[in-house]
Amino acid sequence: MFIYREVEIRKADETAAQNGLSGNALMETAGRSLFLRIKEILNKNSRILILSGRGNNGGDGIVLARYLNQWGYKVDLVFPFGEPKSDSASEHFRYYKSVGYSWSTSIGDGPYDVIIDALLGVGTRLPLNQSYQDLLKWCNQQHALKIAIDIPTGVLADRGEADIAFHADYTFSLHGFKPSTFLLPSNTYFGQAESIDIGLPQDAKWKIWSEKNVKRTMKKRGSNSHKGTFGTGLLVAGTDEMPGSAMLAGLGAMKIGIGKLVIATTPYAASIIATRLPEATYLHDGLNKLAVGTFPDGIRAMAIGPGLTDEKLIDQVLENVWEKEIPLVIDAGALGKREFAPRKAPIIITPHPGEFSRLTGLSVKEIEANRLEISSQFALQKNVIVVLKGANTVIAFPNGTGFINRTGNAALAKGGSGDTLTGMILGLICSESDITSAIANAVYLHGLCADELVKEQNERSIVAGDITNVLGRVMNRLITD
Ligand SMILES: NC(=O)C1=CN([C@@H]2O[C@H](COP(=O)(O)OP(=O)(O)OC[C@H]3O[C@@H](n4cnc5c(N)ncnc54)[C@H](OP(=O)(O)O)[C@@H]3O)[C@@H](O)[C@H]2O)[C@@H](O)CC1
Ligand SMILES: Nc1ncnc2c1ncn2[C@@H]1O[C@H](COP(=O)(O)OP(=O)(O)O)[C@@H](O)[C@H]1O
Ligand SMILES: [K+]
Repeated sequence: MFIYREVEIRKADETAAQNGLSGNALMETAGRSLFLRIKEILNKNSRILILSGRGNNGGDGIVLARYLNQWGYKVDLVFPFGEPKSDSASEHFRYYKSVGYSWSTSIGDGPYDVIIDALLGVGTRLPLNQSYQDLLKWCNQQHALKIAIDIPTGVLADRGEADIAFHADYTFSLHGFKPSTFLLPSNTYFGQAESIDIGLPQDAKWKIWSEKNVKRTMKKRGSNSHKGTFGTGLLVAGTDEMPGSAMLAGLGAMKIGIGKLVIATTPYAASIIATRLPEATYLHDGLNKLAVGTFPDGIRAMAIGPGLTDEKLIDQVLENVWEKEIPLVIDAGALGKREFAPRKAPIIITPHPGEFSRLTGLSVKEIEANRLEISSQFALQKNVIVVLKGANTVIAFPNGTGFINRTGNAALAKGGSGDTLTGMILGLICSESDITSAIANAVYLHGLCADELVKEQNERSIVAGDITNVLGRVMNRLITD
């Protein structure tokens, strides 16, 4: 499942045209594919209103209207802002009329059971003028099933800003998702978002990390494997005041399959954690020791930050480990503003939007409206892997590619769930060979555990410690060969 920005969609259209697939043919395919999907949720007796704009989004509405007419549905095709003006839409409109189907420039007497928004698509520019806003307000007041083509009118394709917008129950996006499907506040207008294949080759820098990807990249362990096979991780976390952060991260790392785990923490925190996590070993006064240059042998990957507050010591530790050729996960207390000097091994940062706001100097609102692009730019500029947390967590790589994760729910909106994720990422980058899929799988599984938990208990009652309780069950379903 791919995600396309406006320029990439225009490029796909251009490439299609160069390969003999005209805009007209593409619109035919789009309209037909939409019809085949939409008829699954329509009732034959429903009164359907299709609102078509003057561009190609409106053209998709025209082709859809033709198929619905042909199959005997009761459909009103309306052009509230005038007849089509794009070439392909105009051509399809001429053909539509030549078949003898009806159309209008004003909405008939309702009530309609279904309203299909084919007003504006990726060509949208905001703000909308008053007549668009009035029409969308009217649509949103109707007790009808609301379906948007490509994107709901009133949102942009690439960014999260929204005007008064069509409040869709379903949005069927052509060729692939548009970024605004995953951004705020636009995200709230899409309803159930689905991608509709229109027969073009898929080629985008961004995609959704799916169950299929997890199954392909996570395999059963070899029968001859031993603890050394899955590596030793160093977790620098936890203080006397926040021992739980180290415990939760430690559970994340161990329950996802790390070979061995060393937790650098305070003696008091260690004494508490050891009762629940006797499998780990401990570096007492770990932060102080690492700051003066002590470093345990045989470490394959390191994570630092959960429950830490002493910025001076953290900076010293980071300076000491910067030259070590092991992947480094930087989270929470270790996520102060820093320069990220070039480093041979990967750096993974795991900010929530508040932390990312401090790192970038941008407001949380700006970040949420453009979380793909901003994390991608940051990854590129600083040569780090960004895991920008929150609903629709973004994983951005320095080469400009990235994933969106769709698992997880509001049960995770609780202290400690980020610590668990940091541990899970440490666990997988230590025990799996491909760091790209290791990070994406950790994020996917973290969210999936929350999705599993809400099947049994209310999201309010779920705590971070519950996540790793179901991790084994969830992985059993996904890792089959
Ligand atoms: N490969 C694919 O995925 C395929 C995609 N396809 C479809 O094409 C769609 C993109 O079509 P598109 O480029 O014609 O743009 P679209 O969104 O219809 O709008 C442009 C029109 O809207 C107008 N307009 C803009 N903002 C406005 C405002 N605020 N207020 C008022 N007017 C405003 C603008 O007017 P202008 O500013 O130019 O005067 C222009 O006339 C895409 O979303 C998908 O549905 C398929 O057909 C086949 C393959
Ligand atoms: N509404 C939500 N939907 C999906 N995931 C969520 C939601 N809220 C929080 N999460 C996830 O929970 C975790 C919270 O991390 P963070 O904010 O760092 O919390 P903590 O304070 O526990 O460290 C992240 O992985 C985030 O993606
Ligand atoms: K639309």
